[in-house]
Amino acid sequence: MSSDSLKKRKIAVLGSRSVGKSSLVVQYTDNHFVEAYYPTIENTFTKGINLKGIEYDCDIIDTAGQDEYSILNHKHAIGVHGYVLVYSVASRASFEMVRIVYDKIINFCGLPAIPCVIVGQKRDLNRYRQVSEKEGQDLAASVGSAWIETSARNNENVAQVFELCLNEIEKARRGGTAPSDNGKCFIM
Ligand SMILES: Nc1nc2c(ncn2[C@@H]2O[C@H](COP(=O)(O)OP(=O)(O)OP(=O)(O)O)[C@@H](O)[C@H]2O)c(=O)[nH]1
Repeated sequence: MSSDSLKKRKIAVLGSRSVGKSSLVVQYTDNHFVEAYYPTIENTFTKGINLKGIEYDCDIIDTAGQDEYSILNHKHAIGVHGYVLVYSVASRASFEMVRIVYDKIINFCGLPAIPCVIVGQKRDLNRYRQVSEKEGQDLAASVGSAWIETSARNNENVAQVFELCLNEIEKARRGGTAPSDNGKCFIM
């Protein structure tokens, strides 16, 4: 494998409908917030991310919202190095969906864990909060992932999401438990 391909990383953003996945990605890649709601089918964005002095060329896949009946699209697992799993702090149902989606990925990949950051989005809606910070942290601790709360509207902690995800990916690669670059996920 060339050193260039070693620095290419693919990140998939998953979660319930309308939790702000697209807003998070668009705020990060294009630096603006979209007030209107346009349901996503699928979009891929490219962005260079610098982590500890190393520049990574990242594809960020913004996916359609999932529900408990959605079947994990193989395109969102094969060749994907890390996951951003998003819920809205103002929606308990979307928080519960994170665990469901996480388990679907684990089952698909056949790995004990995946590089992942769990994101509590829309933290500006604090007065409508249905999920506490502690619940978010506890879920992340239970699956060994990173966790952060964000507001795409206020551009709060948005870049950190993707840096944390890249950090989780690199940690897994060093530990030899990362999903493979292509083909089905496996333990390296
Ligand atoms: N208050 C607030 N609203 C937000 C935030 N992020 C997104 N929204 C709003 O939430 C709605 C849905 O946002 P999207 O980014 O389209 O959500 P999505 O998860 O990509 O939706 P799907 O494509 O259906 O999966 C839009 O009206 C956004 O303006 C946020 O941080 N705070």
